Amino acid sequence: MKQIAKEILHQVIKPRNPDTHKYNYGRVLFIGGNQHYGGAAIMSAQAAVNSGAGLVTVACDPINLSSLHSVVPEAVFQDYNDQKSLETIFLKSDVISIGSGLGTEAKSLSLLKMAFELVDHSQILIIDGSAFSLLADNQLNLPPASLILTPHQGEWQRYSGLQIDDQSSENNQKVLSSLSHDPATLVLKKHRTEIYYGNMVWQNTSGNASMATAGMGDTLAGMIAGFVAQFSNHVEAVLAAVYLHGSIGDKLAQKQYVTTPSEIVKQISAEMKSSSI
Ligand SMILES: NC(=O)C1=CN([C@@H]2O[C@H](COP(=O)(O)OP(=O)(O)OC[C@H]3O[C@@H](n4cnc5c(N)ncnc54)[C@H](O)[C@@H]3O)[C@@H](O)[C@H]2O)[C@@H](O)CC1
Ligand SMILES: Nc1ncnc2c1ncn2[C@@H]1O[C@H](COP(=O)(O)OP(=O)(O)O)[C@@H](O)[C@H]1O
Ligand SMILES: [Mg+2]
Repeated sequence: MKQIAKEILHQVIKPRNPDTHKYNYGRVLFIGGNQHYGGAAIMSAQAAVNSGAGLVTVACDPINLSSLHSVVPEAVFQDYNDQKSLETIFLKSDVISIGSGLGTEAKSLSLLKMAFELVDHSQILIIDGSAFSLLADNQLNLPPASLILTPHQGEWQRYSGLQIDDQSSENNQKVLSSLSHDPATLVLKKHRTEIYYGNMVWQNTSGNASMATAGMGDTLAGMIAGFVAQFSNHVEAVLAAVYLHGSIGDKLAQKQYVTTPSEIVKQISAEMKSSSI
């Protein structure tokens, strides 16, 4: 298992070409944020915007509209009940992240099915949060796309059938390779998060217990979305996002006991700047 170190940030985050515009940095769509979990979609969107995604749209329950815009006015709102408009935005997106705050009701399942039907090879699909409960309870095959799965150990247990004590590298690799035709990236979140792709396994070296705060994973999903939307090697982009998320938490934890997602998000751009030099 390889250790992820700081160098990954310099490897991935490069100065921007001056002659570019927002559509060079990716269109990201989040599908999630039901009536209870609007905060999850908002935290993801905030993280993606601050990680540099060119255009971020959030498809969520309309109850979240004003809070979304008050926290992250850069994000475009889409009512997830308006299927026609959602499909149009979906087809234009480079990266779709589904599951953070999606919930497990009938609507959540129909959105997951829609995403699996519409997504194609040219798109990156991030699967997070509630999507794993839906996958565990319903017979759905993962679709042909560049897939990035971001479960915590409890969600992976539910979906993979592997008890946490049995989540060894070998077992995780075996299950992951059986889930999809093309190799998927697995970000198995825990104290020392592991990333799997094909026969490669990396272990994160950043992050700490001050980050054990609700919304921290929704924030990571947003950072991953922002990174894969703009940096071309998507596996390296995932490694960089995971490392940066933890290292910002480590810096903050030098001076505080608890780290919140909002504080992580505020530091992303400055940390990216110093890594790009
Ligand atoms: N403000 C919000 O809107 C928030 C919404 N959230 C959303 O809430 C939904 C449910 O997420 P939950 O994470 O509560 O999922 P679950 O309730 O499905 O999973 C939590 C269970 O997994 C177990 N577990 C085992 N290993 C774990 C690990 N390493 N990290 C965390 N739990 C572990 C826990 O003990 C617990 O029993 C998701 O869609 C998520 O995105 C959460 O992110 C919290 C914040
Ligand atoms: N003790 C810890 N050490 C390092 N990282 C942690 C710790 N606790 C939580 N994290 C990180 O916080 C995130 C939690 O993700 P998740 O459980 O999905 O949160 P949520 O669903 O509430 O947003 C993961 O990236 C995880 O690695
Ligand atoms: Mg989560």
